[in-house]
Amino acid sequence: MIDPELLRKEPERIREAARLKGFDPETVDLAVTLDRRRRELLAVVERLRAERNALSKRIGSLPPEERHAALTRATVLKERLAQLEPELRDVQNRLQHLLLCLPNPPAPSSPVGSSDEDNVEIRRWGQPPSFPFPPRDHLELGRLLGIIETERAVKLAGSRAYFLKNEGALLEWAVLRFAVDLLLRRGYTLLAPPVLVLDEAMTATGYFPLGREEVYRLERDELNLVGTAEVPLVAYHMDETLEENELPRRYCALSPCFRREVGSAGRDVHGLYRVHQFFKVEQVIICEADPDASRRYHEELLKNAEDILQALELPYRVVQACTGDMGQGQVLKHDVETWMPSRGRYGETHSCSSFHDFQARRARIRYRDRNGRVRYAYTLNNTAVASPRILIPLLEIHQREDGSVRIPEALRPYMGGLEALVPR
Ligand SMILES: Nc1ncnc2c1ncn2[C@@H]1O[C@H](COS(=O)(=O)NC(=O)[C@@H](N)CO)[C@@H](O)[C@H]1O
Repeated sequence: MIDPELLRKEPERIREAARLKGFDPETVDLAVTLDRRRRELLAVVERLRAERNALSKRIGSLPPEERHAALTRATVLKERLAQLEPELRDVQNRLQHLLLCLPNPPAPSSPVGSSDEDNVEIRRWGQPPSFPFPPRDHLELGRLLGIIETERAVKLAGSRAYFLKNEGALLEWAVLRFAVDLLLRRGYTLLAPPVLVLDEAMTATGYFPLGREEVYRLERDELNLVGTAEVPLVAYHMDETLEENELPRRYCALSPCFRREVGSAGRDVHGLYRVHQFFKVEQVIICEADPDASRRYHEELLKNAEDILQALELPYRVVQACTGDMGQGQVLKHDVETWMPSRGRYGETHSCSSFHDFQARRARIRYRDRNGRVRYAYTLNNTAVASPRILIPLLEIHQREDGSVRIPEALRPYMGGLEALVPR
């Protein structure tokens, strides 16, 4: 959530953020109007309450000839408050909902644009392979190797469903465990999180109210399946005040992720690129409210992802997200895109985001700084690895003419020493 003080003092900055991120600037004007109305109403209500309280204290000791007038005034005050207090509550509720919907201003370094076409390439690593034979896509390889099935999955689970089989499942677990082990070596605390969470956790992280459409919600139970472990990892410290010397907190989690993908209906329906249920190793950092420190942690999260891709020997590039592709709360966002031969281009496999205090204000995550001042923390997150999407480059790039797939050195210890997947 943006800082209500910022809306009050510099509404133009929030209007600019709305224009840059493709949000409706009207909502900013409405929030400014509601905030002004709230302050007016609050001033009147507080004055009337003060008078009513003072009067009720005095009324007992008033001489009889003054009592009637006092009682009349008390009745007037009661009626005015009975009229104004519900209006104040209504204005406060409408303002609170609007504040949850306003966009966070992007870092000035963010390229201005409206879609991922306007993202800007920062760096590349590795050389996309040129095959001396007609390369197969991951579904053909999956069928040949007996490790991916979709027909039976769709039969029992509907669109975008899949089975991994035998070494296919083992390869997914190997990649996920490799990522977790790298983060453990780098001092991240591993959590195995709840993925069925309350609305409050979704709101605390910014996935509600605006992202509600993408979420599988169990209405009867008022619980939500998370689309990412970012939600339980950030909400872990919801409503807590940490000490500055406890920061930064570094968390990672391997979790299932569930997404309705209504925004992408009809896109990427072939293959494993966009599915409703997948696994991801997530990394989250909660740090002090310092933009320079936040930028350093952003680079750390990116490096973790790049080190994983380099160990898997997968060529990739890093792009900086443009303002229209960043999302409501992000101040800074980089995507890592890995070469996908069957698509003939790089495909997003990681997304690294800095929020400054946007999430911490919603989640009420604070810390006491060295001067004893209590402030909202900053939060950041990045993908470490997500499967089955990562299996697309992993299978397609390391394939050989006979349909076998070389297993990168880094994964062999997790595959019982297996050096390649071979057609059954
Ligand atoms: N529908 C999907 N199917 C398969 N993989 C997905 C899907 N949605 C996201 N992913 C994978 O998960 C990664 C992170 O998703 S994200 O929405 O971009 N970002 C997050 O979830 C952040 N919490 C950082 O992980 C994506 O880069 C992609 O690799």
